[in-house]
Amino acid sequence: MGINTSTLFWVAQGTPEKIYAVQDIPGKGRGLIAIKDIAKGTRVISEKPIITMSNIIASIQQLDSCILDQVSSLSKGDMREFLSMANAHGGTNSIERWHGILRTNALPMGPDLDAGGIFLHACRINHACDSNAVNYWNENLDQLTIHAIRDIRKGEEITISYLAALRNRQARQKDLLHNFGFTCACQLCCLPLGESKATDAALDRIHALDGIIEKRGIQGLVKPARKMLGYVDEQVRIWNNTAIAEIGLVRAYPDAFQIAIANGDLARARVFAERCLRLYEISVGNDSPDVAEYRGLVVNPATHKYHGMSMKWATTVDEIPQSLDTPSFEDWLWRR
Ligand SMILES: C[S@@+](CC[C@H](N)C(=O)[O-])C[C@H]1O[C@@H](n2cnc3c(N)ncnc32)[C@H](O)[C@@H]1O
Repeated sequence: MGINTSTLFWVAQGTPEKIYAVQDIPGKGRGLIAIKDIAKGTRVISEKPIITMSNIIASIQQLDSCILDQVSSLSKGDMREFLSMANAHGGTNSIERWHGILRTNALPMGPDLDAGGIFLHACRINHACDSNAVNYWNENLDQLTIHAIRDIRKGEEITISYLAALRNRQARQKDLLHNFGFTCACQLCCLPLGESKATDAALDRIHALDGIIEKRGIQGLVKPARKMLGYVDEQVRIWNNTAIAEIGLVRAYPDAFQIAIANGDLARARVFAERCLRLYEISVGNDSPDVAEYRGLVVNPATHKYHGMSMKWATTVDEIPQSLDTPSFEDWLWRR
């Protein structure tokens, strides 16, 4: 393509220094490498899409004409970058190949994440099941952001997860091969057999609990509330025993908040909201709608729409215990 990719450096918007480079990575095509130590919580990328595709498209004809319109309107430079992106789905003509590039690279965006976008920088990020960064559509900025969720050392690859949920190894490998055409060799996928079995059992249990929580829906927040809080407690304890807790806790704590607030328990809701806030500040940033929401909920959890569905656990925010040691505080928090 005429570009020496190993010397192509990007600077995150609003970040004063270069923190990553796009490089060829053996066996993966191109990818992003940290060229400085990157601290957990750092915004690595913030960018607008060059192509946007709605997931709700009426017909193949409409899809084709949408792809054709957008790809043919790209600048020469953007077109060159787009055509050099990975395509795990092949195609026998231009439209099919462009469609393949979109399916391989598009990242979720839009108010309800009901669209996919092509981003010049973010779409170069390779997958790892134990990823060290996360992608997020920031509605306030109208941009996609990538945040480091762990400290990333200089020279380390920056990775995100392409998977909707972290299932066991076999399920992950099947999904990645089918949708993205590669076999993952991340640290989680390459664990020795014994450790891999233990991790799979933990992920299977988390997945099974997710299924129960989802099935009960909103009514499950109040009945059987105690059981539901117990399920989330179990998920959090499992995540905290893994090296990838950041990935799971950001899903589990909002569930715990909802159960507490739906039952009128303002004390526990505030503690859960504080934990959600800390996790979101790291993974999506201070300027995100999620951080703004949890900031408000920490101050006044009762503003949440589920407050008062039941008042059977009614407490005030002043009832948060102040002098318990950590294990006793956790016992109180989770109503063990
Ligand atoms: C969104 S693109 C990522 C950037 C891509 N490597 C490139 O060169 O433009 C997704 C594609 O990258 C490759 N890829 C991503 N993660 C990988 C991994 N962990 N191992 C091997 N290939 C990977 C696969 O070809 C996949 O279809």
